[in-house]
Amino acid sequence: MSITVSNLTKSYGDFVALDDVSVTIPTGQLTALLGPSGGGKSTLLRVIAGLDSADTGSVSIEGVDATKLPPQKRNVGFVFQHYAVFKHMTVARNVAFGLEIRHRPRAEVKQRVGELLELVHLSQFADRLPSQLSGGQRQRMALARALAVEPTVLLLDEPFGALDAKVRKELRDWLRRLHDEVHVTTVFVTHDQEEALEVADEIVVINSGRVEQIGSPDALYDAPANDFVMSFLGAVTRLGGVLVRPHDVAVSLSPVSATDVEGTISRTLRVGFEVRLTVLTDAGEEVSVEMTRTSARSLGLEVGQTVWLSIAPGATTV
Ligand SMILES: Nc1ncnc2c1ncn2[C@@H]1O[C@H](COP(=O)(O)OP(=O)(O)OP(=O)(O)O)[C@@H](O)[C@H]1O
Repeated sequence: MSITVSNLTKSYGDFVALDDVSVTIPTGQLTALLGPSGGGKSTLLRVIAGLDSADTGSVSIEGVDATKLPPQKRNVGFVFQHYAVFKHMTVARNVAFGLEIRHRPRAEVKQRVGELLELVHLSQFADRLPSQLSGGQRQRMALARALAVEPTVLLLDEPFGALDAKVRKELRDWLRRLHDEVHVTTVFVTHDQEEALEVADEIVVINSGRVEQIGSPDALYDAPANDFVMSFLGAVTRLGGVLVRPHDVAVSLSPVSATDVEGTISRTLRVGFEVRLTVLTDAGEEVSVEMTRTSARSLGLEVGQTVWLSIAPGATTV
């Protein structure tokens, strides 16, 4: 096991940022730390990196107790959202930096930088200055720089956070492919559940300084441990007091079973291929329903209509 964090606690004054956190991060995998803002993700990453120390608990990296080691002795590479680049140095020199301060032979540095720039698809920009790159290209340069010294662990704190949606998506796909090529144990912080579900092998859900659940994207989505995890990983609504995903609510024009809940459509909204309904039940619940446009059309659903709702068989509920 690559990174083992045991019983970490960290407070800032009265505020508890990490509350007895224990996590094992497997070697060679891409792990997401996912959770709402202020939940403690960055604090955990900084403690793993050695940039911050915990009040109690321990961190071990590849079997070595790293709790008291300074960052430079942990063999970790990191990339943050607002990455500090050397503005006056070319892309190639930025990537070479870590190798040069370690006094590696010049020929080796040249070869390694060439390989890394190829890996991040920036070979043709080797001689540019960072200011002449796009935001996405700059983050790829940052990743190449972090990978240059062959870290055991790569730590990324919202590496794509400041970029626009389209570039984020491209970099996400790219990070996944890069990881499939180099297999370095990678931990990245995100508050974007789609990013975590799409990219990660394993997700650690963190909220209010505690680990809510650890598992694969499928496990978390299909078997959330609690309300928080279920709501954080996608849209939810309540039907008969049960938490369910809006696309798992079935709509009929007449009651199918005795447990069906009667209600009136109070709102319909079309978003692309999808139709979102709000149904006000006789019990006073406002239920959100999502269905394809085709299904909505075949039922002829309109505002004011009476419908019967049920939870689709096999649906995830909490
Ligand atoms: N140096 C500090 N002094 C006081 N409080 C801090 C300090 N650093 C972090 N905190 C607090 O600890 C909590 C956890 O912060 P952290 O940055 O780990 O959260 P996060 O989950 O990464 O959130 P975000 O996604 O917004 O970065 C926050 O409430 C924050 O205000």
